[in-house]
Amino acid sequence: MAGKTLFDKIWQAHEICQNEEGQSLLWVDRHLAHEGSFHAFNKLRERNLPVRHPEQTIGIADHYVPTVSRNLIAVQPKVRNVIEQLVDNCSRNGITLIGLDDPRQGIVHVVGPEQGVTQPGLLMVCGDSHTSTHGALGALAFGIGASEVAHVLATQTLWQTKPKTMRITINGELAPGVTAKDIALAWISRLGADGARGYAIEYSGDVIQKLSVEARLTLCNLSIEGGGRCGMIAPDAKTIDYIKGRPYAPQGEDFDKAAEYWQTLYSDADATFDQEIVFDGGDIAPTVTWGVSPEEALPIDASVPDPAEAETTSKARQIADSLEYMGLKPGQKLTDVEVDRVFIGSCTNSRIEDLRAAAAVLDGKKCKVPGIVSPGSTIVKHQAEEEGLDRIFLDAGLEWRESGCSMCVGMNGDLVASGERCASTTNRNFKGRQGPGARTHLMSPAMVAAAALNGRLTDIRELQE
Ligand SMILES: CC(C)[C@H](C(=O)O)[C@@H](O)C(=O)O
Ligand code: SF4
Repeated sequence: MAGKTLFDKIWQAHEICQNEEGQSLLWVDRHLAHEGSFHAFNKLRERNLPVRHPEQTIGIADHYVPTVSRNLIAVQPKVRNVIEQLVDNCSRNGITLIGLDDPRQGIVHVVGPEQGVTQPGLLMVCGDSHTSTHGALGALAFGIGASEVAHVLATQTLWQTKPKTMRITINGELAPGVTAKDIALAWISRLGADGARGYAIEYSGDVIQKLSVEARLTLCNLSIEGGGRCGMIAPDAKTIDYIKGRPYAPQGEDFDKAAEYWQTLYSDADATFDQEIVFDGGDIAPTVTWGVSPEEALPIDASVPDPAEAETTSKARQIADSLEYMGLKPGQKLTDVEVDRVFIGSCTNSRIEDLRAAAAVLDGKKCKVPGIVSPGSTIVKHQAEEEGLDRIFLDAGLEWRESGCSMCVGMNGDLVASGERCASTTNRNFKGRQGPGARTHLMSPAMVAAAALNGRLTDIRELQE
């Protein structure tokens, strides 16, 4: 019998049956719900259906929460209403809520791993595309749409077509200044934003093994930006250590038993993937986006592309369109691009290691441009404060905010002004993502900090020499 991939092992363990079209009915271990879940709860209410397993859902307020203070009185009624609907839907249905004032509050994809909700071998869903993040701990985790969320709430199961599998192997070693964010932007720019469309991705190789758990979360978070259905990394000793002792983790003997099972979750040596991609980690440079899709990314020492040099006319048109929106000139050096502000936050890069990396660059220095730092969770915020990182950010001239999605998507009103350019640790640089007319450049936390200091996109390696 042929070997199984990590993905196959978890899929098979959750498959209840198949229908005639070949779709599988899957058991959902854990469901995370943010404010956007109101559509699904409304659907249930319309049909008078109860939540089948309320203990397997956790509500977390993140997308709309204010970050200046926790005072809901001060926020727009529309925003307040969406948060209150989450509170109401959770309390009516007996669902645990990690609300605005909860000490565990934070971005759903930061809180899951932090609380030990995310574990190897689990099937996890959330009505949010970046649910791929949780695969970093060896879970099968993917985003679902509103009607699927309603199906999960009503049945704790989900119909899915089995995706094809892709392994992205990164061998060798990363050069100084290169992070998980750069790995992600590099593979997405090489394969394209559609490059992994519909595939379940597994990341492997020496570079991945050496990444910290937090860096793995960053990498898996961005899987969706390359089209991946999910991104996974086989659990190892680092994963098991990370989970041990967290509130939702199994305790005592149960933990040992779980850890024994977790160690069986890897792709067998003779397992085959529908696609294999191999990169050398040493070929990856600190990377920034110049356009309006995460695939429009280049090494920081490169220049803005010239539509005249594009391979096809449609590509030329696409580049010209991106440059126009971004207010950039063909051939302009990326390091000459001036920024108006910075944002450090989002489920991609707002964990403690991210904040430490940014603070290390800013320590004792002053930023040329303003910006916001929004920690990924309230726990990360407190830890950062204990380490004095908040002082470093404040002394450098940045704002130290509460935790939430904040300027990643601006649903709470944290917006980049039209025409302004923002160096951002987030995951999407789509037109208008951080506000109508806003221009976003994606990069790692250290690179954002460097851009803040110089008021322009900056090669982090210059500062590290
Ligand atoms: C609002 C939410 C559904 C959305 C998502 O699905 O990812 C958001 O988190 C995003 O990052 O664009
Ligand atoms: S931080 Fe950004 S990407 Fe992450 S869940 Fe919130 S809006 Fe989506």
